[in-house]
Amino acid sequence: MTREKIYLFDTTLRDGQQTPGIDFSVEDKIAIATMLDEFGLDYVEGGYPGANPTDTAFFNEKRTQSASFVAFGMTKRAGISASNDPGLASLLQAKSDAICFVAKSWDYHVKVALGCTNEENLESIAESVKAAVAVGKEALVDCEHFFDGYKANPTYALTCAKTAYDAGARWVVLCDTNGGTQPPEVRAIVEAVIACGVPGHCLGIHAHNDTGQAVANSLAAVEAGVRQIQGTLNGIGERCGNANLITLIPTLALKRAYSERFETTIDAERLVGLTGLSHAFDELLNRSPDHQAPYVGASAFATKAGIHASALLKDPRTYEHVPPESVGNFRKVMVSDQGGKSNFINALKRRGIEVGKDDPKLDQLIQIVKEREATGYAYEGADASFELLARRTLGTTPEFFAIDGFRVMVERRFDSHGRVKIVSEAVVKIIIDGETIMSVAEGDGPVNALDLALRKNFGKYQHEIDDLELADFKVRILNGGTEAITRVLIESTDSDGVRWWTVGVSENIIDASFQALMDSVIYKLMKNRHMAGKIAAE
Ligand SMILES: CC(=O)SCCNC(=O)CCNC(=O)[C@H](O)C(C)(C)COP(=O)(O)OP(=O)(O)OC[C@H]1O[C@@H](n2cnc3c(N)ncnc32)[C@H](O)[C@@H]1OP(=O)(O)O
Ligand SMILES: CC(=O)C(=O)O
Repeated sequence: MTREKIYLFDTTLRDGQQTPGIDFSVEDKIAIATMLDEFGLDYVEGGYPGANPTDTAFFNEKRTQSASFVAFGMTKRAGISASNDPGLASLLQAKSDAICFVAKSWDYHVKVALGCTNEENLESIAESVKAAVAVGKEALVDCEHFFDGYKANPTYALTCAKTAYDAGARWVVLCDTNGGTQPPEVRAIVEAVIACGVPGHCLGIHAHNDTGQAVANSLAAVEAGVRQIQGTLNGIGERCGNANLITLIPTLALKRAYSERFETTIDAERLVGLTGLSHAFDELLNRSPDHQAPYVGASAFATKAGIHASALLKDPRTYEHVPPESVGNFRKVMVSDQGGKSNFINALKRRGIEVGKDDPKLDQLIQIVKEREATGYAYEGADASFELLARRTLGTTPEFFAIDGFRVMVERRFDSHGRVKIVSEAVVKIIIDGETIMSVAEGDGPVNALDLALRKNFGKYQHEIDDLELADFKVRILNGGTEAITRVLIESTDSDGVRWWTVGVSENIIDASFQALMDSVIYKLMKNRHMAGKIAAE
């Protein structure tokens, strides 16, 4: 039986940006768009060009290779033509493949929020869609408040959807903007839209999670006929968030109720990257992953109940609804250290490191990773440190240099005008081929000074690290109080455009930063020698 495709539309960079406390920089957006694109989503909505300098800059270039890159914005304003609307002009000029227009579909909103007539709103929808199509872009229309609008005035809500479709929109997306609609209502209203002449293969669902039903509403809409789901990574989004793609994707792939009828771009092989994607995104947000997140949480396949553990060891299916490896997660059975071998073997294989399942060094590596993670390391978000640790444990990593020590000093001084100046100075001593090299540097802060000193004079390796740049630096305090442990994650890049993450953990933030900096330099030297950083083709 042929399966119908469900298109996956990510709005992390647009609706996710509306999450209280989340504010992406252009660099964050580029990193997230790349993650989504590589993972294999159909659409990546990048934001609202013209609304703010970050989004405008982000749309100066197309940011995806295979996913359709989508600009978001409102329909043209009433009372002016499409060609005279500056907001619409920004959307048409953005380097995107598609435009997703937000359109009013509740007559009450047309009256109160827009202050125009119902007919003017319909004209805005049609003219905006036609303008997008005329410049060769795919048009999508997010019908804002569609379900509430339908309940208040079904004829007008349906007319809005039909107007968008008739004007040439590839997708008409039904939005539960206030997030209060329940699954049976979604089902019935989607059926009504299809009956009015917008086919299911042109319909999408955009659900908010205000009653905890965003995933259920998205699935109800699919059952009723829609073929595009909009959602976000880890369910971020305005108020209580959006439909969580990290939950929806494995549900569509692994649950027979859906997998027998539908398919998405995320096949079994890509699905293994789900947990890594979810956790890498949390790292980027500098927040702890939700342990109880479905499929990807650290507790999603963990048990400490003796009865469960005993049955799991006989057959994991006794207490698991899907195999954890299928989503890149680990089984955690507290009485066994066997869990997760396959994940390690896969992760290592992807980096060109072959290791047998019975190799004692593999057990040793798993043990080290588990022990280190218990003390605060997080390797999901620090791919380069994981690879270095694996190579050190399983094989040989060249001893490029040794560290003799470092010292960092922060001083509050007054300049000649009596102004306060905070000066950070670092001294680093490294040993290369038996010779000690001492470097001193001043920086904007202690970590900057340490980084500058470390990379100031690397002897015979200096020319190899000249193009190494620190792209990002994140600090997390792992437990409160004076005994706090600090985790530092550093993102590095070089002139090849490759990016890698390293991690350091210590009671002292400077020491944690130093560990992460060291790993970054060693990884770069290994990468230069084609001894690290080679990801096998998927
Ligand atoms: C449901 C959703 O999530 S929709 C997405 C919401 N996201 C955002 O709003 C984030 C980005 N937005 C912004 O930065 C700003 O609102 C901007 C730049 C787009 C517009 O800023 P401003 O021009 O200053 O307008 P402001 O934000 O005060 O109000 C929105 C205006 O858009 C109009 N509008 C709202 N929706 C639509 C629509 N679908 N079609 C046409 N006009 C619309 C409103 O009537 C209002 O017009 P008014 O200024 O004449 O009263
Ligand atoms: C468009 C959108 O984000 C909403 O209606 O919720």
